[in-house]
Amino acid sequence: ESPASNAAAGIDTAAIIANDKTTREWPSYGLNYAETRFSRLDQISDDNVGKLGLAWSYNLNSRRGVEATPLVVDGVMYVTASWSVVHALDAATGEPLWTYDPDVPREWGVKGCCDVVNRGVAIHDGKVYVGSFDGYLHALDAATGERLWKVNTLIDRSKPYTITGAPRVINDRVIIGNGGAEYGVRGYLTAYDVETGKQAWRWFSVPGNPDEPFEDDSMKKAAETWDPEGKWWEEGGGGTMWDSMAYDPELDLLYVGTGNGTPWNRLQRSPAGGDNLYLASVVALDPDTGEYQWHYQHTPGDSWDYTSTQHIILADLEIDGDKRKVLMQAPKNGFFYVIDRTDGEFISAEPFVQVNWAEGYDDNGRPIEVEGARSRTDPWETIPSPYGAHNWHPMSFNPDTGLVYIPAQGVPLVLQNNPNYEYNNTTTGAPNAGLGWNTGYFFANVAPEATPFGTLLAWDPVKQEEVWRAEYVSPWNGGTLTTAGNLVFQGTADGRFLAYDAGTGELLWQTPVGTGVVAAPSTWEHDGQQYVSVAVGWGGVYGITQRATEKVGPGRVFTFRLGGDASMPDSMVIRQPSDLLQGVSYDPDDVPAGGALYMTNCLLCHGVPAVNNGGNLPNLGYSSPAVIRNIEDIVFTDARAALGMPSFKGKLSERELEQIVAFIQGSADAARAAMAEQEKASSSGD
Ligand SMILES: O=C(O)c1cc(C(=O)O)c2c(n1)C(=O)C(=O)c1cc(C(=O)O)[nH]c1-2
Ligand SMILES: [Ca+2]
Repeated sequence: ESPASNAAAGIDTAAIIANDKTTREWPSYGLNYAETRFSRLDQISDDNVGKLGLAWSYNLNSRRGVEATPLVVDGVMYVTASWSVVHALDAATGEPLWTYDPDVPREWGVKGCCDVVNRGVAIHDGKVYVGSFDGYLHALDAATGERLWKVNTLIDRSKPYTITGAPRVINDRVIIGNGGAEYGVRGYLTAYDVETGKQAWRWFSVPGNPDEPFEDDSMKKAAETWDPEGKWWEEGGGGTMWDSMAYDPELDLLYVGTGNGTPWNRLQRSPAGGDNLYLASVVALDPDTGEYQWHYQHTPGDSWDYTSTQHIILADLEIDGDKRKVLMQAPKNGFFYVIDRTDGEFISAEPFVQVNWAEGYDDNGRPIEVEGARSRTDPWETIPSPYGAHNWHPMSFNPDTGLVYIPAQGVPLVLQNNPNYEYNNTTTGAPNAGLGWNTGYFFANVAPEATPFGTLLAWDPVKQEEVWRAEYVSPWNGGTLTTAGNLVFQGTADGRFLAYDAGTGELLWQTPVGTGVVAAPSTWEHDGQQYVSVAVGWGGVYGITQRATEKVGPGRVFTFRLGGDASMPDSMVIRQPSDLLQGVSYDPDDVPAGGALYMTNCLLCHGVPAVNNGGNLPNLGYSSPAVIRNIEDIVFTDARAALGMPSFKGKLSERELEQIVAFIQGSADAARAAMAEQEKASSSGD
């Protein structure tokens, strides 16, 4: 009998709540409804973690980002890879049980801002739910992987909506949001009946067409905080709920984090200003009806892509002598928030990294903005950048240490108001505008002052201060897991998987895993044995264009246990300086114009040629000369459609492509010259 045959039959809301007493299973994205990612399992501990070894690895056949947390129930693991493919495995052995491929049309790839990723499934009563990148919610038979039903969650399939987040199940509803606010959509969250897929409710996060009635009172209230001209409606306004949710069964409140405005630049989106509710907020809804209950807005009038879709954790903390039911969040904007989850009352907010857009928060929970932090005509560096001081990579909270473990980062970027901004126009020099990105900013060609960093922060949410940290070589490290064994687990951009002492931050164990890690680990128990699993596969918005590893493997799941002795699979070297493009003739005078066109059409997928190391999409500065010889075929036909590459026929002229090629070869030549210079300097130095 297949271990999957009866799998997941007993999983429902009561079971997820009951499991939290033992945490033997990992039945939902954040482990429990409070999304703590704190496991009570302690067989693997700070005493013995040095004996952790590989139990098995499994090849996900995935070359793009893997962001899923592996769920495990009844000895079966359910994990997703890029393009929303679901894999069910025997959790103890890694043997495949079934695979479900929703067959996302590869043309949909270009509708996503941030890689064709998926963060995992939800499980309920013998069913597995996955949201596919092209906007469907699929219900699968947990035993066989057969599809039971599929519903279209999108209100308009011509718009650039995508799904990357994991659904959550509360009672008899399965809930899913979507993304798309970089291009221009109106964000909403929808609940479906777990059995039939029939829609139960939908809540929009921003007001809609001003010529039509409001969907509910929350939209009426929100509309007062947007420019009365209704200009935002051209693009949808944004506010997409593409990742975080949490649920408090006692209060019966569903919490959801909302995204940035479209376009990013408020000057262009809502010229009269305003808070633009409910962008960049946490919102409490009635999970049964979807009715709005309250909100707290972290970034009023967001103008920096400061989403609040980042991980939400619920905990009961003692603050100033009182036990408070709190909600904790570390959104992109760089502040750590503690709010009262019963009514949204602000308790505290402190920066967990350097920030330059706000000095802090007043007692009413409003940011004190720094003069000049918004939409300037001259280039200015906003810290954090739109990559966020913390992105979707899940954090975790350990009640034993009282600490939150945050994958924090800095990815410097210089912005500049785009005065020529118009919805859907292709302003040359505006990032990926040729593909429909509409941020309302240029990425200015000015070197940022800040340096990139990636840091694991252990944060005390009561004192609102750092307790310990671990520094990494690069931003964009994995989500975290913490356990009653006094451990914190995290994978890194440079392809390692690590365990720390949760109290002190001492590094206790590490292993290479062949490629960069962005996903968060999970831990679970089977036949008396504790396992730790992590899905690896470099990608996401930062990982499309750059990486911190020299070797890569395909996306994989690694599962560890004490005494595990399986052997590590091989990975391969991707690229050396000698692979830099050479021999393409070009006119150096074409380089500047080519650079602007490159920015408009190529940058956000292919990175800066020869400067970024290349991510999970090719860096064109390392193209082979044959690719450049065939470049008209690649750019003006559907030759690469199966990989998600769109045709630029009608968007670029042959002359413009020639200028882009000049920029690519010019950049490779410049990089080669710089390396030679460096070598000369270092050899004459000794
Ligand atoms: O505005 C949106 O709708 C939206 C969606 C997504 C997504 O669905 O992945 C991301 C973002 N924004 C975003 O701003 C961002 O930094 C980001 C990173 C990632 C990722 O998976 O690495 N997704 C997203
Ligand atoms: Ca966004």
